[in-house]
Amino acid sequence: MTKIRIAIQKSGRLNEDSLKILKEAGISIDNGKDQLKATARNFPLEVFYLRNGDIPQYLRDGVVDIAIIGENVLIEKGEGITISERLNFSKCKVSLAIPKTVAYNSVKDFEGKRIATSYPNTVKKYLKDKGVNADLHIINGSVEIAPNIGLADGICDIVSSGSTLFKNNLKEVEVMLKSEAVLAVSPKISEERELLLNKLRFRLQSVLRARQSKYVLLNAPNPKLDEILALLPGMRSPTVLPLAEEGWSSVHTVIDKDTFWEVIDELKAAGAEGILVCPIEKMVL
Ligand SMILES: Nc1ncnc2c1ncn2[C@@H]1O[C@H](COP(=O)(O)OP(=O)(O)OP(=O)(O)O)[C@@H](O)[C@H]1O
Ligand SMILES: O=P(O)(O)OC[C@H]1O[C@H](OP(=O)(O)OP(=O)(O)O)[C@H](O)[C@@H]1O
Ligand SMILES: [Mg+2]
Repeated sequence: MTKIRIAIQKSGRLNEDSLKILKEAGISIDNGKDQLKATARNFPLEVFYLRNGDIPQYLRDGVVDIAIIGENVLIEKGEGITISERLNFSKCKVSLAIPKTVAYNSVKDFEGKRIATSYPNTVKKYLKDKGVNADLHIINGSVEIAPNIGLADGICDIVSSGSTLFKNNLKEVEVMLKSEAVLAVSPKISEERELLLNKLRFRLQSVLRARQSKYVLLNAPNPKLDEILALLPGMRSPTVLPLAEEGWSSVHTVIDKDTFWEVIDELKAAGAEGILVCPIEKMVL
């Protein structure tokens, strides 16, 4: 039977969440630490554990069909590779930073300066678009140390909480791009494997939607029902059922997790009682 081949990061920031989302999509994979390849037990899928930075080349060559990878890596070296889903984890920025003590006006300040980075193509393009010429010093890790040891005037690297910059006495001065984990697709994927990709995407979308939502049940006094329903979105519209006690209804609906606390406050103010909030496992539209 044909299997779709997926690359995920062998170890590092993306590994755990990549396996987690596949698991939530109902795919069981043996996760032996030293394994480089594994076969899913209940989906026609083979998993290749690879370095994040090597994955674009494997996708381009068609050695793997799809991959979970940081969007920033695709921007750096992912020409010809398409993004099929944004996965809403491993969110970060790729930014330019300089020593805290150095004054900064604009990106023109990088003219003629040395910038240490693991993302040379991204920086080159960014600076070229701004008409700035700088010397790039390419290093593979611990980039933030470069200005402190006299290797560079500034850096371009990943920023998330900002604590690595802070610890190295640097400040972020330009955000070049924002990134998250994505499902990327090889330009060489076969039609047969594309059918498997569509099945997988359908499952991932259900998981992502569910992660973004909460199921809410509440009791509403009937005279307040219209006011309460007006506050609620829902997949189609909220479900309203009579309670055993006369004059009351039970209302069920789905709420976006980002607006959830505000809506709950409004519901309480409008007279809702006994509000239950439950996680949703899958959400199929
Ligand atoms: N601090 C961070 N916060 C959030 N996401 C991050 C952070 N650092 C990296 N990432 C994201 O996770 C991806 C993998 O980062 P990680 O540091 O684990 O691997 P790497 O060293 O870049 O790659 P390789 O697997 O080739 O060694 C990055 O490409 C980026 O998309
Ligand atoms: O803004 P922060 O939350 O501090 O995150 C940013 C840091 O995280 C990443 O490094 P990582 O810890 O993955 O180490 P690495 O350089 O060995 O990949 C990245 O290269 C930055 O150094
Ligand atoms: Mg890293």
